[in-house]
Amino acid sequence: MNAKEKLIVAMPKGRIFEEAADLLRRAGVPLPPEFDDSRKLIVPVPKANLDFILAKPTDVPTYVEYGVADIGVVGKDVLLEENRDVYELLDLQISRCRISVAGLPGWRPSGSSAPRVATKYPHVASKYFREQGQQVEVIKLNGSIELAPLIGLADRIVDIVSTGRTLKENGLVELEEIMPITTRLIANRVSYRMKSEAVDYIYEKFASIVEER
Ligand SMILES: Nc1ncnc2c1ncn2[C@@H]1O[C@H](COP(=O)(O)OP(=O)(O)OP(=O)(O)O)[C@@H](O)[C@H]1O
Ligand SMILES: O=P(O)(O)OC[C@H]1O[C@H](OP(=O)(O)OP(=O)(O)O)[C@H](O)[C@@H]1O
Repeated sequence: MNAKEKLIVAMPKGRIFEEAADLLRRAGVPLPPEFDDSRKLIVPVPKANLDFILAKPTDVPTYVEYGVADIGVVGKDVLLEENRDVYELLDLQISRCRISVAGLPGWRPSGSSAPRVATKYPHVASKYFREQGQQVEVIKLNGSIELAPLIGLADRIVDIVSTGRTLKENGLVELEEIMPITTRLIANRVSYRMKSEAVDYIYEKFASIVEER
């Protein structure tokens, strides 16, 4: 894979990384073998005219909006929550999961006060319950969301469900799916116009691999 202009690509560390690196390799990007285990945060791949920056997943849309990365790879959950001004180019169809409402089985609203909802996704949760016409109090947590109903912090949670194992092992049940989630390719609005040849090139490479799957 090569293109005239150099592109900076923001890649999320963590869960999405391995599947995204696999897609890139199959798209012909000669990623160095140490790419997967390295602690380096900037990895140039001169043969492909690409520089990779390895970021916290929730920061990827920020780097792309500000143009320090031309394109990025990020979960739809993060895009919805962060609401950054970026172009969503392609559904890469990897790291499939869903955002759902969950809680203890048999829980019923008391009627007196707004139910409390714990989540890493306060914007997604607020929008969902607003659209449902339900008044709730949203409490932002940063992890181990399933703890909240077990220790009485919240009545329900809004969180990612993949295999369902975390819910099951904590005696919780999935109540409603809010939306399915996959990983997306995003682009900075200016790069999309000013580096259109390079962005198109990468888009086409990714699209052909995604279609093959
Ligand atoms: N079981 C899952 N749990 C969480 N995220 C998942 C799951 N399956 C796929 N994903 C995708 O992976 C992304 C999260 O990756 P990861 O868990 O590495 O990030 P993170 O939650 O920000 O990590 P951390 O906060 O531990 O640094 C999500 O944005 C989502 O799109
Ligand atoms: O349905 P499952 O396959 O069990 O996956 C879902 C779990 O994975 C994620 O947590 P993560 O491991 O990222 O830990 P966290 O609690 O720190 O967010 C997510 O927040 C759920 O807790």
